[in-house]
Amino acid sequence: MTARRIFGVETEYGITCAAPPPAAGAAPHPPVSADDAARYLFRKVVQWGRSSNVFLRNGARLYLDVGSHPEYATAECDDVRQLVANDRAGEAILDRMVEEANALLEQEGVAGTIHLFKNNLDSAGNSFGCHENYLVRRRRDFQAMGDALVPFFITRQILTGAGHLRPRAGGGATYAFSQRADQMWDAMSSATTRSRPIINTRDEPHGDADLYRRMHVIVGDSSVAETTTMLKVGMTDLLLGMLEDGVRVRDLALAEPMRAIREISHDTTATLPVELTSGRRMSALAIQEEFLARVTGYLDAEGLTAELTAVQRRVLELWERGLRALREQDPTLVDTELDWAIKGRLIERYRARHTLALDDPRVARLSLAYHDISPTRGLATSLARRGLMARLTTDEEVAAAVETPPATTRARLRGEFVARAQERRRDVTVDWVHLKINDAAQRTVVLKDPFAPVDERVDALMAALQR
Ligand SMILES: Nc1ncnc2c1ncn2[C@@H]1O[C@H](COP(=O)(O)OP(=O)(O)OP(=O)(O)O)[C@@H](O)[C@H]1O
Ligand SMILES: [Mg+2]
Repeated sequence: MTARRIFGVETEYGITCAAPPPAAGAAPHPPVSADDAARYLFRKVVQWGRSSNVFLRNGARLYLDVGSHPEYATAECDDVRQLVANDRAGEAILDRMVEEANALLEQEGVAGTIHLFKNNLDSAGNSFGCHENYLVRRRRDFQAMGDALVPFFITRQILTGAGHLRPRAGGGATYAFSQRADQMWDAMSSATTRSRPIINTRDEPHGDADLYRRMHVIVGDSSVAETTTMLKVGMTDLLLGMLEDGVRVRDLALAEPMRAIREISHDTTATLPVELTSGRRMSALAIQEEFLARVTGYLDAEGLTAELTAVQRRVLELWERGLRALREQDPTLVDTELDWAIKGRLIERYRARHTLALDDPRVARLSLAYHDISPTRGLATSLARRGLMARLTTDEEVAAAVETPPATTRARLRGEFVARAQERRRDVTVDWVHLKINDAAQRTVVLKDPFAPVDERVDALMAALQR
């Protein structure tokens, strides 16, 4: 069997508060800033959690960082489908908060509707992220894995980019693969937000540091379609499995990664060549075809193909079909599964119906509505209902992930601890590795193994909460 792995996805959301048009002859409504909107959004959380940085009973972390972008970090998952359900649970939780905040605005007589967007750029051009976390085993040389990972992450956007309406210098607009590509600076770095590394090597494993590393990937676009999240995480997981097994991919390193990431995003044919350190020139499409061939070749050679899970098979099939769609220039092959193609189709249909240029503000509004998480104001729910956006999970799975933590990882212990503390109204402090009761005894349990869903020490801690 391919090795078990821990995954988590952190998503920062864009927030706006749109004012309705003023009544005839009346002055415009005073604007509500993104900061104020975020404060409305978190008012209830701060009331019960006494902080805008909390862990929830489903094991996830919800917080408001500087820059007023609400962030939801899923609990540790050990399966891609479970991860997608937990990521969608984050949207559901935030959507409920949006509805409550909008009700508050109305009660207080403030004109405006809060919207949250699962995208990566706000109207001022500020970028915010969607970070993927992968547990990797420490026994291998991590920097050597970077030779493979950097070209992989830079070219992956031709499949998993969210689609970006990009203003062109001098007027007009073009469609690009990724919202995030233009914002990335260094290929691999331990610096944080000032320069935007593709893989953040800050060594913070949230687990036993002798055994594990947490690979923190900050280059991806946020994904709306569940199948795009599935592919993004699933293909990375399969590649990591091969690299952890010691297989090296040295011959695909890019000569100028940061230039390549932009050029690849802007070329929606995916066929323009970029330069490799070997002097060879290859297109993003050819590089991805090579990665897919190496991964499937490895799985076959190791006899692992027959043991792949249903989702892993679906990942490999979509990876292949996504590349074929580009090779044949036929986006209809993936236009219910990959964000750039789903959104591209939506935009093209709308433009044709109303004869609009790509830089028309109505097209920009449609494009933004694709990312609005509201099931009523956003487009994803109705696209899915009409069969225009595929699903991986069911509504029941997502609803369950709102209430309960993943049952197979450390998250279960955290979620149950948080739930019990809330029921008993006890003061506790929690993070990814610690569970602590804030009383005279200050009992704390350190959870170093993210794979372990049961722990006797936590049973004792839970019993202490009952008293
Ligand atoms: N050992 C682990 N391996 C992989 N992922 C993990 C591990 N432990 C926790 N995670 C996941 O990592 C993510 C951490 O989210 P969090 O937002 O706290 O990230 P951070 O990088 O530590 O902090 P910040 O966003 O404040 O910089 C979560 O999605 C969580 O499920
Ligand atoms: Mg985070």
